[in-house]
Amino acid sequence: MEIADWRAKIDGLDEQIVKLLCERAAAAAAIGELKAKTGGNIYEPDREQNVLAHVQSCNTGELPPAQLTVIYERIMDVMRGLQRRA
Ligand SMILES: O=C(O)C(=O)C[C@]1(C(=O)O)C=C[C@@H](O)C=C1
Repeated sequence: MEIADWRAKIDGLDEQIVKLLCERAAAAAAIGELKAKTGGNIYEPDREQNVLAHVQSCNTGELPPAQLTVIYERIMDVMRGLQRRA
């Protein structure tokens, strides 16, 4: 494949990634609303460690583990921000 073909593939993958990130954000927002009602903490470090372990178990090997952790730490940071704004 040429660069243009790989870029078209990346565009298609990005469409799926953004759709899934939006679904994840909606789930995190729903959790945030429940926490607001029950007085739960937005930041749950134990759960975040479980999420990080789970995504490592899904890694098929193309992403270095440390980089996958960086990506997910950032995602969860954004999710916490959404929960604080709700
Ligand atoms: O599971 C939760 O309690 C959430 O609020 C979701 C989530 C996440 O994005 O996965 C976000 C913030 C918490 O610190 C832990 C996990």
